[in-house]
Amino acid sequence: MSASGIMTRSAPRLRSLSNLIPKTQKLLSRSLAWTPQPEGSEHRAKWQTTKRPLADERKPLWEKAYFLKPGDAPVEVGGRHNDLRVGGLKVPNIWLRDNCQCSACFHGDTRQRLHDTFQISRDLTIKSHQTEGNSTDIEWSDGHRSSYSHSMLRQACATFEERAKIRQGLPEKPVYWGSSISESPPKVAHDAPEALKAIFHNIRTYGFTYITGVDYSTPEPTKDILTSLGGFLRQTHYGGFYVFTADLASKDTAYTNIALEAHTDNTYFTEPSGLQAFHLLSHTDGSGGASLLVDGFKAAFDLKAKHREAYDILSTVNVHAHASGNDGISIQPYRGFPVISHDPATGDILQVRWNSSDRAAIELPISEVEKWYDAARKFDKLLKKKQNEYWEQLTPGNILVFDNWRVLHGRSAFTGKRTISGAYVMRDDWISKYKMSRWGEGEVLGAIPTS
Ligand SMILES: C[N+](C)(C)CCCC[C@H](N)C(=O)O
Ligand SMILES: O=C(O)CCC(=O)C(=O)O
Repeated sequence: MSASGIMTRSAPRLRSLSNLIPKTQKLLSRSLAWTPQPEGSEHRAKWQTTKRPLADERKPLWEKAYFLKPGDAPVEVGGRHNDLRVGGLKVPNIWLRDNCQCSACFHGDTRQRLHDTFQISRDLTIKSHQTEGNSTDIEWSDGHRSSYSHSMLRQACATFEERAKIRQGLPEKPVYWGSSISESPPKVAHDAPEALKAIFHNIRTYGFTYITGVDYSTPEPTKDILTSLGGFLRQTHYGGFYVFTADLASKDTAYTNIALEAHTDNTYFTEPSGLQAFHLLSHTDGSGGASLLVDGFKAAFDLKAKHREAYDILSTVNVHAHASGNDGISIQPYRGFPVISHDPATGDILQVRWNSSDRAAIELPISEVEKWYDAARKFDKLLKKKQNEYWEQLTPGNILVFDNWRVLHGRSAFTGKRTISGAYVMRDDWISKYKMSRWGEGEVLGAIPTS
C-alpha cells in the first residue's frame, strides 16, 4: 500500500525505483490519474500511477551513444554484413528500404509513402551499391533499386537536438525579456520588405511582435495579415476572426471591463492556440485597458533556478481546465496538462499553460494538492514581479501578435467603450509557415525525420 493509502497497481516497480528518485518524484510517483473503467467492465476502477520523469531527466537515455552531429560524416557500404554506415553508425536495411524515395515507394507530389512497409523482408540485403558525389545507389537482394542523398542519411543519424532545431524551428538566439523590453519592443511595418519573415523572426525570438501601420478602417487588412501567419485562422466558440468588447457577447471575462491577470489562453482546449493577436480598434469615453505581457519562459527559467522542486512539480503535475460560460458548452481537454511542458526529445521548455480563472482539477490526491499550490504560488510571484511585467497601451493601426505557448497576456480594468479585433492561429500552422519562410522547402522537407 503506498503512503497515500491507495493500492497502486505498479507500486512494486515504483517502490524499487523510488530510492533512485528525488523527494519530489516520490510525491509525484503517488500522483494518481484515475481512469474510470466503462460500466460493467471486468475491472473495478483502477488507480494508475502516473510517474513522470523530472524535466531534466527527460533527456533521452540513448542520446549520447548512437547519434552523430550531421556534419560531414562519411557514408560507406561494406564490412562483414555489407551494410551502409554513416560515420561508422550502421543504418539498418529495413530503415533504408522503408525510406526509399523512388516513385514506386514515395509519392513525389504528396511526399507520402506508397509501399507497404511490412511487406519488406526482414532478410533484405544489399546486393550492390554505387556511391557518387553526395548520393549512394543500392540494388537490393529483391531486385529493387534505391538512391539515398547523404544529407538525408546524415539527418537520420543526427541527434534529437539537431533535429529539433528545424523540426521545432528553434530560434538561433532567443531573447528572454522583462519590463525593459518596453524601451524597444519588437515591431515590423506591415508593408516592410520580407515583412512576414521579420514578423516570424520576432515571434520566435521574443515570443511577440507588433505589426505596425495597418489600416483599421475595415477588418479585412487585419484579418488578411493574421491569416497569412498560419494560412487560416482557428475557429472556436468565439468565432474565427473576432471583434470583441465588454458586452458579454461570449460568457468570458474577456468580454467584460475587469482587469485580467497574466494568463495564457485556451487552457481548456487540448491544444491551446499557438498565436493570439489583438488589434485595438477604438477606445472611447473612458480610460485604462492597458495590455500586459509576461515572458512565461523567462519566469519558468527563474523558477527553475530559484525553486527547483516547484519547477519540477509544475512540470509534472497535470492540471485540468474548462470553459463553461456559454450556454450548452463545457469545453475541457481530454486529459490534464502540466503548467510547464517540455520537448520530449530535447528537454527544452515547449509550453506554459497558466490560467487561474479557467483552472479545474489538479491531478493529485486531494490531500497532496497543497504541494501544487505552494509551487504555483512561487511561479505566480515571479509572473507578477514588476521587473517581469511589460505594460503597453495598444493603439489602432498596430497589431500585437504573441506566442500563446510562451507569452502570457492580461489587461488593466477599463471604462468606456473599448473594441479589439484579433484571431487565433494553431501552433503547427504558424510554425510551418515560419520554417518555410526561414529555411525554405528544401531544407525543411529534407529535415523531416523519417525514422
Ligand atoms: C476570443 N477572445 C480573444 C476575444 C476572447 C477569448 C477568451 C479567452 C479565455 N479567457 C481564455 O483564457 O482562453
Ligand atoms: O482585452 C484584452 O486586452 C485582453 C483580453 C484577453 O485576455 C483575452 O481575450 O484572452
